[in-house]
Amino acid sequence: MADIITAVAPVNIAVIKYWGKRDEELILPLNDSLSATLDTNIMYAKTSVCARPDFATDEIWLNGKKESFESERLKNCLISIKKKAAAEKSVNNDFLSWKIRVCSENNFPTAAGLASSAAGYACLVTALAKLYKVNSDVSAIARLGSGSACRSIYGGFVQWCAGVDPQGVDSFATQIVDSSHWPEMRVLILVVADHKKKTSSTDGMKISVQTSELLKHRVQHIVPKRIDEIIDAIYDKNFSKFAEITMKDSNQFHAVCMDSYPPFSYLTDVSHTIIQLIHSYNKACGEVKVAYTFDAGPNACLYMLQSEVFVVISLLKHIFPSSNPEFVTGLTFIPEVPLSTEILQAIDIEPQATDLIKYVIHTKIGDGPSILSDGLHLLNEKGEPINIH
Ligand SMILES: Nc1ncnc2c1ncn2[C@@H]1O[C@H](COP(=O)(O)OP(=O)(O)OP(=O)(O)O)[C@@H](O)[C@H]1O
Ligand SMILES: C[C@@](O)(CCOP(=O)(O)OP(=O)(O)O)CC(=O)O
Repeated sequence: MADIITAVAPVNIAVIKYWGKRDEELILPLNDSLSATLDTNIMYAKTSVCARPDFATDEIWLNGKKESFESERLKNCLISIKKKAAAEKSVNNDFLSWKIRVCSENNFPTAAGLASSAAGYACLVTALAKLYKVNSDVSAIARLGSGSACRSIYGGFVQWCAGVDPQGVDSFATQIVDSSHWPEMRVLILVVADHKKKTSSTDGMKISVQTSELLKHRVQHIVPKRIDEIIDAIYDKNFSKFAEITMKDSNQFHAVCMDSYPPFSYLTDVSHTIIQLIHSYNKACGEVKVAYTFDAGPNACLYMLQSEVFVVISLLKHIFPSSNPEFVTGLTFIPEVPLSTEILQAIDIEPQATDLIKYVIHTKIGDGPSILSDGLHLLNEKGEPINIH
């Protein structure tokens, strides 16, 4: 019987975006980035791994479908963990030579700009590290799967330092504060579209590095200052400062996409209406109460404090009517908060067509990956995947 290891890992949403690599193969970024890790009780990747002497090849199943193991990124993660295990002499050479099976699933849409690659590779690397008894930091190995994955190795607010070393020895993630530091912080993910996007992050950032002058300016003159300022805002729990930097950085990242040649855009009309709505709401409140940020897709991620959640949900339901009885997930009780005529007049945005926002995920800041001890594996005792389509 093979030892099966199962890990769960979180999604992270950047407030200072990683966009552009200084080394494509080693996945080394041009600039530092900073993100919040989200609660795995709501959104997670789950991965089971096992190694056996009778497996003929390395195999992987993702979301119930067999995928090829011939991806360089996948192979690099496995090779790097095995190298660490060999260096640390944590397992014997026979075990290192056995082939492995990996079965993984995300409980949210894959490749739709919801950071599935970040959660997925953080999960894979965590499970492999446990399998091969590697105890040292594995964020730099998760980085080899997908850059943003290195930040999902820690909970709370996390910084990925770009580093300067050509081999990337100084390019890994560190925790700024843990998940308990700012307990009032909440996140609403507005799922606008959950289909696979046209330009992947990897391809999009390559075009930006080759052609965007704005990206050069951003990397040299904007991001270093923003990183310092947002870390201060997080330490001080200064929401309006945190929110302003977050929105400006999202806007600049999307401006870089438009400054690339040929240009590409991840935002849709619905995304732009959400941006307008948040600015109008903040203005009507006389204070910055909500921040938006968009990754490489049209879905919005809204940061706000707990006290704001129910009124923002009421506002979203009013402006974006929905026929979905489960429009908001992640909350058991949602009181109807009446929106005052003053607020609605000040916002001055007409209700939109029905179902432009498919659903909303309510979540909060959470911890890093964990190993499951409950035995709910995705591989059976023979190392065969459970639940394949
Ligand atoms: N659970 C997982 N295990 C292993 N690999 C995964 C997992 N989930 C996603 N991936 C890999 O990540 C790819 C999707 O990455 P992509 O960057 O296109 O989308 P995304 O991560 O959802 O969006 P973004 O990074 O722009 O927010 C998948 O095609 C797959 O190769
Ligand atoms: C917009 C982003 O989400 C880009 C994420 O890019 P990826 O980490 O998916 O790219 P690769 O390193 O090529 O795999 C911003 C961010 O998460 O910082």
